[in-house]
Amino acid sequence: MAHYARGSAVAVIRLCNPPVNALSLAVLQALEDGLKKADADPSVKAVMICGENGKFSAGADIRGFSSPERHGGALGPIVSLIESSEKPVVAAIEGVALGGGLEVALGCHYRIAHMKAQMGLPEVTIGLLPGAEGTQRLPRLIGVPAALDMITTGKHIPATEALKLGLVDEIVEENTIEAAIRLANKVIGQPLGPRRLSLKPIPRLPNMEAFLREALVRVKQQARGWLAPELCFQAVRAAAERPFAAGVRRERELLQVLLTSGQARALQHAFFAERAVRRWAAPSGASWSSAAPQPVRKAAVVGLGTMGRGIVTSLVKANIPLVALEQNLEYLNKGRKAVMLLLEREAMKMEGGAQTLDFHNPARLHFTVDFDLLRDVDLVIEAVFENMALKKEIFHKLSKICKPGALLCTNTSALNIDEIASATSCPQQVIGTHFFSPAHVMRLLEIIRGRHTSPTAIATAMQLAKALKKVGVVVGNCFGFVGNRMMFPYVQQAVFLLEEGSRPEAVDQVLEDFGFKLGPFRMSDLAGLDVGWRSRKDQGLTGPSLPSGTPARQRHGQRYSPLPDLLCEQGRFGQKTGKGWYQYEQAGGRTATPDPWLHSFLSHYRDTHHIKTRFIDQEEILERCLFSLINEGFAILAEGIASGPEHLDVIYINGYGWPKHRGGPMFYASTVGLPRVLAKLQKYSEVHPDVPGLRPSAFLKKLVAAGNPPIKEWMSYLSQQSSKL
Ligand SMILES: CCCCCCCCCCCCC/C=C/C(=O)SCCNC(=O)CCNC(=O)[C@H](O)C(C)(C)COP(=O)(O)OP(=O)(O)OC[C@H]1O[C@@H](n2cnc3c(N)ncnc32)[C@H](O)[C@@H]1OP(=O)(O)O
Repeated sequence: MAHYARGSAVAVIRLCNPPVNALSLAVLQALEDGLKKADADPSVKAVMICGENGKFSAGADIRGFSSPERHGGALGPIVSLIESSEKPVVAAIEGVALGGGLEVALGCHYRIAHMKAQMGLPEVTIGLLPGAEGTQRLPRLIGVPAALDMITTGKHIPATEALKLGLVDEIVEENTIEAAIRLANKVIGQPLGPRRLSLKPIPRLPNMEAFLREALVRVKQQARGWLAPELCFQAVRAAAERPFAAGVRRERELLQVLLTSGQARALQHAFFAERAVRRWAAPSGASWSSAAPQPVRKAAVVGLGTMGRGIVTSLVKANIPLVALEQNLEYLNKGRKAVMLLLEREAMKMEGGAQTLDFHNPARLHFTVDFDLLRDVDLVIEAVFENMALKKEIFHKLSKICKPGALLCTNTSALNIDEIASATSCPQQVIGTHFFSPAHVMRLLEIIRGRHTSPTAIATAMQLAKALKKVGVVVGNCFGFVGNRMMFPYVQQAVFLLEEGSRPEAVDQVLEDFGFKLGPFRMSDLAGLDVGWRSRKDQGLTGPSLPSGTPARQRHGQRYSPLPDLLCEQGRFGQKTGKGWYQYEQAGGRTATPDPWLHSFLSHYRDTHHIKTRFIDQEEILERCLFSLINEGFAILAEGIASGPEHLDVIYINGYGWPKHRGGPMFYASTVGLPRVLAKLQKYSEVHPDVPGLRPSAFLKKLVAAGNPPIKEWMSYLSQQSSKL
């Protein structure tokens, strides 16, 4: 847990709790024991604290937060104990020193780090604050602006930056432990007062008050309902304005607020959910632990439209040599120009710039119209537009040209993977990779397994997600997969609410207040209304193939709203045409303004269809949109399209702007309480019997009947999952 050893005059305390030396109750106890032992031993003149296996510590054990024996509070006194030691204590930082780990290091009198080490106070990202006196010590060491930045964003900083900030005293390229012991020996006998951060005054700023005022505005703007950044700010402000002991008291008060807010639990759920989805499993028994990925030494992207360009950029950033293919020279040149622009922008953001990315080297990125150049690639990502016939034609060609074993990925947001695979002679190598736009920015990669996709193909796609620094989530094959399938009823409810009397800006406001980055109408204007229109035409829901005599507001006996189709018929495609659910300053404009034309269009529409308008309150807007999305989530789980609620949560947080501090839709449902979700769905379904999305799913009903079990147990209530995964 924490090994104590004494060599010469320096006692060594080694934190040991694999894999990241998290500070569990046992580790803290052992650390305290080690410190006391060193203090009591007259032959010990200095102490060095390090971590086992090249990692200092990733902080307090997050799993322990939900256990009955909460131990976070024990950390602050131990940090104080380190600082008050009469013998110099040196921290040897390798790997990571995060959260409570860095707070332990801040209690030490000296810090020495390996040049590849990373440091940070990421508590904010799990809904907390550095509650072991870190909000009070860090500003005293590196000043208020730098401390505020680290504490309110939770970012990890490399050792080189830590040295510049004065967070560490020295960085080394070789053996950190030996260097720390040398330093410990050197400082024996030197006065410790100036090294105790609690005694240091806060470095002054010419106008601290104005700085803090502006910083608070920035923090609030970025947080949008997420409580922790603002409370982190308040704790740092206390450091700037109060003596150390009073600041610590304030830090504790603020921590208590966070601990009881519910957001900490949600963010910790999100943290573990993101790690849980890496452990994918298929009903065949294949899983992450048994399937090995194939190496991807060279890849190809087919199609250089918006998605293809982002995917190319992502692959280049991951340092994967690449062939980028278009159907003709005109499209190729257009695509190449756009990709180069994206890459130049990305290079500017990176240390080392264009040299690091090396995208001017044709051996690393080769643009071509020649399919034959795909012969030696290990993986192809097809990213042409959503047209089944075109995709099948390309896959037929790929299966003939590519080498045996090459992984064939299709970037699609809804199309049937099995049908695409049927055009090849190697369906086991075909897999769906649903990137989100912009593909070089968005973290989510939905990985869709077809009926014949091999475990190796899944493992390789998951490995690719990791290489691209994305979160890969394996899902089954159905229309819209997980993300878009849950989105359909949500957007449908939003449009029905307009029919019944609401306005786009009212619906958006409610969902943005909930924490979404964009409400459904602003999002639809950004994505382009024509995308859904094309898909509805393909499905025969609108357009020339619609049988004459079809009722305007009904399809297949269910309620249907033609409103989005009518806007498209008017050329209102959203931002790209300057008009959609809102109006914009120009085509391509980004500032959405409520549009009087749309309001009178809606009135006219309601009159035409004799719809009685009523006032719809915020609660109904929120519940109908969110509960219908969640309801679809339960259906997806019951069908075995996803292997757990955490998969749905990860997809929504990383691909659809769901507010992370609410833990994802399924976690949110668990906090609302499943009986309430069910009762509300039943109520709305009775009023709207022709809307299947509001009819409660059988799985939701089953869980309520079983007594509303905790989210971790939900899947055990599915007796037999169908095997779509
Ligand atoms: C809900 C409220 C309850 C109230 C309880 C009261 C408590 C009071 C709290 C007081 C607060 C005191 C102040 C201190 C707070 C903290 O220190 S909070 C922790 C801060 N640290 C972090 O947030 C770091 C989180 N970890 C990471 O960012 C990464 O894991 C990593 C360290 C950078 C390593 O990344 P990578 O190499 O990609 O590996 P991973 O797969 O992410 O991790 C490997 C496994 O380790 C598990 N893990 C990581 N960190 C922790 C941790 N701090 N505690 C427990 N477990 C951790 C991770 O989950 C992985 O395991 P699996 O999930 O099994 O795969």
